[in-house]
Amino acid sequence: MTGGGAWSRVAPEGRRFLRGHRRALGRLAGWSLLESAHTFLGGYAVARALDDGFLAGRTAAGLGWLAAAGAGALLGGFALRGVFAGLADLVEPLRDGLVRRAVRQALDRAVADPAGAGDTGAVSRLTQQTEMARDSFAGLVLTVRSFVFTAVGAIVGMAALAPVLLLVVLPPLLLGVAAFLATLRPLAAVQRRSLDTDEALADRVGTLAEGLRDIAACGGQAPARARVEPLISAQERLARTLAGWAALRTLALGTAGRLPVVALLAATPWLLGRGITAGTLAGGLTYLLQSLLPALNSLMTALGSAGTRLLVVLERFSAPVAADPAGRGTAQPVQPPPSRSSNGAAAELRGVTFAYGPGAAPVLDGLDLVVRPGEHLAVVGPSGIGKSTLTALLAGMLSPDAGSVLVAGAAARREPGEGACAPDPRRTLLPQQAYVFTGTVRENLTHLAAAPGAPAPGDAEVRRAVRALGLEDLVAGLGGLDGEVSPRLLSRGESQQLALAAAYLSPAPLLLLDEATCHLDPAAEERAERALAERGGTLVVVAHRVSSAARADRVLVLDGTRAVCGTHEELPARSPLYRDLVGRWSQGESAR
Ligand SMILES: Nc1ncnc2c1ncn2[C@@H]1O[C@H](COP(=O)(O)OP(=O)(O)OP(=O)(O)O)[C@@H](O)[C@H]1O
Repeated sequence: MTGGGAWSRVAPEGRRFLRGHRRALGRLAGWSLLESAHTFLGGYAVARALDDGFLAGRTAAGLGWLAAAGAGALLGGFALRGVFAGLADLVEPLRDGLVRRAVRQALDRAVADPAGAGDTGAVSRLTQQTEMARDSFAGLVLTVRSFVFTAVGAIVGMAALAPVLLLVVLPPLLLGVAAFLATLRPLAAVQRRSLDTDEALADRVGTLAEGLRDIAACGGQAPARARVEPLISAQERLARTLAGWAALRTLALGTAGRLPVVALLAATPWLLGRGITAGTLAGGLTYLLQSLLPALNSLMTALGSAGTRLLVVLERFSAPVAADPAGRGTAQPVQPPPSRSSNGAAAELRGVTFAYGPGAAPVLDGLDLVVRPGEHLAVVGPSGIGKSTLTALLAGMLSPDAGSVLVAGAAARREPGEGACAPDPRRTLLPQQAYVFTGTVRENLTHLAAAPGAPAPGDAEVRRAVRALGLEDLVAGLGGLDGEVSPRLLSRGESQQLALAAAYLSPAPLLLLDEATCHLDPAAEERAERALAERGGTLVVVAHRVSSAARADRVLVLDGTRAVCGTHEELPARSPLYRDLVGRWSQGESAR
């Protein structure tokens, strides 16, 4: 999402809010007009005090004009008191509205995803973010209003003294302001991404912290680190970009704030030659130094900090309910390398029995299976039969109670002391919930390729993966390989497609897909599976459609604790369950 996108989402609601509070705005404008009068008097009185008073030898008249300027300052103070009183009528309704919105969003999310972890951002929106919005909005109203009415007073004053002053002062002033305004949107976009990353990081660290004991006990430090490191580097990169834009903004501020004064001083001989008096020059300088430039400085500071912050926070309140608010999906990072010799099979289960707990019935019982190198194996079976358990055993996340699980000839699960923390390039597991993170498209596609010793895939290779999976439009829509990915703005299918492309680029010879294509339509699923099968290496797919099983070289049917393995063609004769599945699928196909 760009700053422009955020602006177009927030602007209509902002206009509606301001239209609904016309009276409060009118009151503020009324008080602010007094500030214009104060500004006007400031420069004008100085000019008159010099020209008609002190320089003309009429000291009393000069003092009189200065007293008028002093009275103007009192008027300004009085006006400010009224402004603050009126400000609350505008700011408090905004805060109340945001609190109502935050509660509604949290309820919507809870209804949309009752099984999910809830809306983890709601507390932040209800407390910190509403207060941020209120303070930023109040600061912004104060400074924008002050700048507008001060500028009116100063410009009218200069025009009244000598219009030629405007010719000298306005061009550098407008140039600086325009340069400053041009930095606002990109700055807002970066700040938004930074906030996104910050929230995702907090969420991810929070999730990991809950399981710290288990992570340490299972030797899962490396995968845990791999889940947070991309976010930390993304945050680092965003901080650098933010600093770059801030430097540009400072340059613009310098141009708008200092150049008009320099221009006026440099043009003094020319102005004096055109009959401009010393008093008029002093008046012009007073407008610049005492009114316009301080107001401009406050405006730019407020727009650059409070303005972009306000835009970012408001955009969060107007965001639709995200399917996966925190991008909580996980891909298991690759595990440590094999240390024993291979027996030729890509993966093998020998008499594997596994139960979740000592008293529980086994999910797998004496299962034998050999997955050949380069084979495409589909695993099917009813819900809860043990398909994910099988992939978790192959991924080394679980240990069998009896028998052994081998990947590339070595135990799938390495024990502590076997380099538990080192990455294992043998396999990559893609679960149903796709892992995408705030970062560039390139980072999302290549993070599984970061195994030690494996060269990072170049852009040509990444583009080949994008083409192989048919993701050209998705990647183009995200802004190309350098485009930023916001997990919450992706559909589940799009997240899965990015995760599949990452798996495609992973150097692991064994890919385990546990319903990793379930949010894709059949055509996209077919394209992804074919691409992954043709990528080389071995592919084990937990299939949720028979069409997916039909594409595989062999199909493993899990049925109770029995398992039958064969080709799609021969299985109906051997497995009643598979016959049923194929029968129902064929009926569905012919009904189309
Ligand atoms: N962490 C766990 N603790 C206890 N039981 C579990 C755990 N994970 C899975 N089970 C149980 O083990 C059995 C097999 O689960 P598994 O997730 O492997 O099935 P599945 O075939 O992948 O199901 P689905 O198709 O619905 O994803 C189920 O009865 C499930 O309830």
